[in-house]
Amino acid sequence: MGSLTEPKIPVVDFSKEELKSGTQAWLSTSKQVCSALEEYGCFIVECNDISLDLHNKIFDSAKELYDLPTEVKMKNTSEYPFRGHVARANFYESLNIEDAGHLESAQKFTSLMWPDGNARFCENMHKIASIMGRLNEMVIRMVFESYSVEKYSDSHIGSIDYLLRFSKYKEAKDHMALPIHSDNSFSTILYQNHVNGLEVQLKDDNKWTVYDPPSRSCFIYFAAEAFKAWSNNRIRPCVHRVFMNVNDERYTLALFAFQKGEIRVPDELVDDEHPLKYKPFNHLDYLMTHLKQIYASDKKIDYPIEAYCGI
Ligand SMILES: O=C(O)CCC(=O)C(=O)O
Ligand SMILES: [Fe+2]
Repeated sequence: MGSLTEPKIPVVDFSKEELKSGTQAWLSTSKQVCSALEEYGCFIVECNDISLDLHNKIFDSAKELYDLPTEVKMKNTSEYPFRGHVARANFYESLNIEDAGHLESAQKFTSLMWPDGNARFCENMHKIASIMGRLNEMVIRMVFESYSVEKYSDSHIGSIDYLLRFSKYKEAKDHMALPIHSDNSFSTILYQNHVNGLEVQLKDDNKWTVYDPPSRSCFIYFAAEAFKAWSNNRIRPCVHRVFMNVNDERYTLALFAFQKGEIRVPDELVDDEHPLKYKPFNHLDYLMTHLKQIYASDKKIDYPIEAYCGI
């Protein structure tokens, strides 16, 4: 007989003071992280890095950004489709900041939006991006160590190209605001205001679980398509969507991690039980091919990594 309880998004506690590489806390947290990503493709990160005051400041800054005139927001452009400034059917808008790991990118974006300066915005944005980047890098180290391939952690982390996306979902009850997809990044970490809407698929059963963060100091971590390929299918990419259920404005910040250059399955992750499933691939080429397809078809489509470099 199957279980009557529905699966829940695992919650992993990153707030322990002794969470340092090599400690018992680190090892047990790594185990939880790895099994959550293998089984569900996502988990909730509970940390104590965000006070209520910082939470409010971040989303006040996000609102201030979206309240700028459209012609100002449109100055944020990109060579990639669906980056820069994106507005869809008057209910979804996003602003994307490339190379978001560096303070200079926050400064450049801020002076593009506010030529007279906005130090508060720049500081808040850089603070949250740094917290999210640090968490992502801890997760990468934990997973690489769990698979005994920690010798690749430093070069992997050194080649991450971060994209920070501010999204705004207008009040639109009972509305599919972002269609079903898994991300084309390696991993994504997301922070939201008080309005829920993100739903994840924890199993291949078409059931949806709402992401309802237990506190303001929580993030959700998604494994994405490139993580699945790197792990030779051990890690499950998280399928998700945004369905708006309330008449309130939803703001989110997502930090997408891409790899500059080539991704290849570590030799250590190939054996009789796990024959090689992916050719080495260039992550940014995969991304560009995917985005061009979406652009051409004018709707969000899935482009699983198998279609690009599967064996
Ligand atoms: O804003 C959200 O909750 C999800 C955003 C998302 O899935 C994306 O931008 O790929
Ligand atoms: Fe997504």
